[in-house]
Amino acid sequence: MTATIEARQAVTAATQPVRFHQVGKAFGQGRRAVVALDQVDLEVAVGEFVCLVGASGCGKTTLLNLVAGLDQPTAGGIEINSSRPAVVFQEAALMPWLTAAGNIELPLRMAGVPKSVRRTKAAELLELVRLGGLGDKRPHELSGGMRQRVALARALASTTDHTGSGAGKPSLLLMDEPFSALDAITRDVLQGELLRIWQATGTAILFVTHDVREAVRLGQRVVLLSSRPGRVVRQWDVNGLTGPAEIAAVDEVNAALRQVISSHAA
Ligand SMILES: Nc1ncnc2c1ncn2[C@@H]1O[C@H](COP(=O)(O)OP(=O)(O)OP(=O)(O)O)[C@@H](O)[C@H]1O
Repeated sequence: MTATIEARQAVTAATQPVRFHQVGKAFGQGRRAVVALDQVDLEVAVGEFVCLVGASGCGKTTLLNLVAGLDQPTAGGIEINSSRPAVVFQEAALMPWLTAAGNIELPLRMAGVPKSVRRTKAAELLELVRLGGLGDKRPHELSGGMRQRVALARALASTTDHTGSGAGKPSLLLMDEPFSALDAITRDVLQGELLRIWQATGTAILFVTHDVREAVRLGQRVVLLSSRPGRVVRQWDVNGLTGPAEIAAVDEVNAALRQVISSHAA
């Protein structure tokens, strides 16, 4: 049986790449305001893999955008203690005129990393995502799964320590349904690859998905958001579950998700 985390003991805040305190986010003002998030308390520990699930429109992407600094909360506060968080989206969003290696090097170039270091780093990351030897391919020459591998390598390049202000801080990857546009077999392969890469790099990951099975397979912890406005309603420790325990966890989280959706619809 899975353990529901009622009150998660905070490690010291300084060790957490991201920490939300009563975060709220509203779009617009007055009666027409859309409250996307309300009183969200959430933290991710160094190297932790956290999956976020919830009904469509409950604010998952909004939450990631706040962590990424793409938007600002309208209530509460967010502490970020990581090197620059990097986002992997559903679509790889690569620069079509750059090669795979060039795309991976881009954040390093923007961080002022010298050319020879960039080259070496890009080659290492290409090996890590099992695209060694394909660095000179352009995005249109790669499959959807390969493009997502490049996007993952680029995100790792972006969030890894460099000479800039993020040096020495823990890394944080934000992933917004990164595999949902892929076919089932490719998705399964990339889930396994992501686990391998997570273990190899020790980066913390905050991963948004609609797929509870994916969340339980990948995450150490699954966090359920309520329907809009999104709040953390329940969390499960799913670390290392396999076999019947994993299946039971999927059923339990799915039942809670269905409850959240139906209570909102009522
Ligand atoms: N820029 C914006 N302006 C106005 N409303 C917005 C904006 N961005 C998001 N919203 C609203 O905030 C709510 C949360 O959106 P968000 O995209 O974060 O949900 P989500 O959980 O990621 O959805 P999905 O699972 O369908 O991708 C939605 O009602 C959405 O319409």
